[in-house]
Amino acid sequence: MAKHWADFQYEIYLGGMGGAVPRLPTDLTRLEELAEHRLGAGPVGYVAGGAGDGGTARANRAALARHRIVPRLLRDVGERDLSVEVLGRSLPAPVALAPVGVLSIVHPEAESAAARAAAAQGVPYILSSASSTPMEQIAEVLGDAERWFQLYWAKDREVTRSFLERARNSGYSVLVVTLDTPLLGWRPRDLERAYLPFLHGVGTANYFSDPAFLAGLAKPVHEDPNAAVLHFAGMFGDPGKTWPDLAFLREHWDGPIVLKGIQHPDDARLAADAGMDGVVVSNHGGRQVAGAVGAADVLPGVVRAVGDRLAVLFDSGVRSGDDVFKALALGARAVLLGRPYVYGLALDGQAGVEHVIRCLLAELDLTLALSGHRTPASVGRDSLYAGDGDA
Ligand SMILES: Cc1cc2nc3c(=O)[nH]c(=O)nc-3n(C[C@H](O)[C@H](O)[C@H](O)COP(=O)(O)O)c2cc1C
Ligand SMILES: CC(C)CC(=O)C(=O)O
Repeated sequence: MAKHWADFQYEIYLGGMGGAVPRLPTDLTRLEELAEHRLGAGPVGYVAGGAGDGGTARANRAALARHRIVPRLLRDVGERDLSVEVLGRSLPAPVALAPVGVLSIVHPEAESAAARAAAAQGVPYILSSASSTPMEQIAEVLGDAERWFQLYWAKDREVTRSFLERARNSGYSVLVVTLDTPLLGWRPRDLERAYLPFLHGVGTANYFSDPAFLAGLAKPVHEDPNAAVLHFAGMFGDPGKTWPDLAFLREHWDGPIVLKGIQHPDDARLAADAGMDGVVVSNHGGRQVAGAVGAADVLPGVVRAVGDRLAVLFDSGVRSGDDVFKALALGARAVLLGRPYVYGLALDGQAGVEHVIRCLLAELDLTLALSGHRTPASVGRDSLYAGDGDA
């Protein structure tokens, strides 16, 4: 019998009868406000902020909110199974933790605490290239759990080659290549405070421990840290890359490769033609292009274009179990959870991240059951209101 994530609600109620109330909210949209009181203005602005006036991040929420679920009844939902097959692996639920760099700005245990939480709950953890902790250390923390690595595709080919080799040697199996950040987006909240984590030495751990990166510096990092940070800022992304360059990654990575940041069906087709295994439909949580379309609005087009060739994952704006349900209904195989787990980490370390994962999956389990579904696979476009008065 598969685990019923919904049972978490009775743990909370029974804990309440014993006098223990949940330490964090169970409505994950409330976490940001709490984190705001806990974190300094710089870190909270960096995490919560978006490109331009924040309109793309709002469009992400609106694109999901516009869809409404149409529940079905009397369909025997007593035994449910949230597990899904993604990229040749079986996941206990259609959710993974999105790659988020620089986590030491919100909690001293940073990626280690987030990785421990993901491993404890069995959901994949995607380690960012821009983590505060080197990838080898997080690989040890993850142990037998799924190890996925997110690559910022550096300008310097040797650094990319070295990152891939280190990731492979430390047991990462899935490579997630983020394509929407060859340059940092225009982020007024950070610009107004002149706040950028890298300038505080955060997010460079993988680079400052990399022989190929260090070979490009005129002086060792400790002798001229500012020059090292500037070198990092100038090379972590590469706006000069084009589709044929993907052949280099395919050649140097044996396992599945997933391209993150895809928003156009033609780009999804190019990904499939280049021998990729999956895409993440994402606009980086509205942090890159101001004025962009809500990510959920472009999901169905990408699924139509490549759903039969690639695993289509989704992120940007997911805050609840019903948001996950809607992404599944629009054709995603699984979703990545972003900011909510960062706020959970900020507020209560590993326990906070576990709380966020368990709330999200309990709510998803209940949304499935109460809408008449036993598995993610049974959810489809007909689970959403079509807008014509007929469900
Ligand atoms: C503080 C922060 C740092 C991030 N760092 C990375 C990163 O290093 N690599 C990456 O691919 N995406 C990064 N992202 C984007 C997330 O992977 C994900 O696409 C985004 O958070 C989804 O939007 P949401 O948080 O609104 O749901 C970051 C997002 C945030 C909020
Ligand atoms: C630019 C990165 C290194 C971090 C990131 O992806 C982000 O802040 O959105």
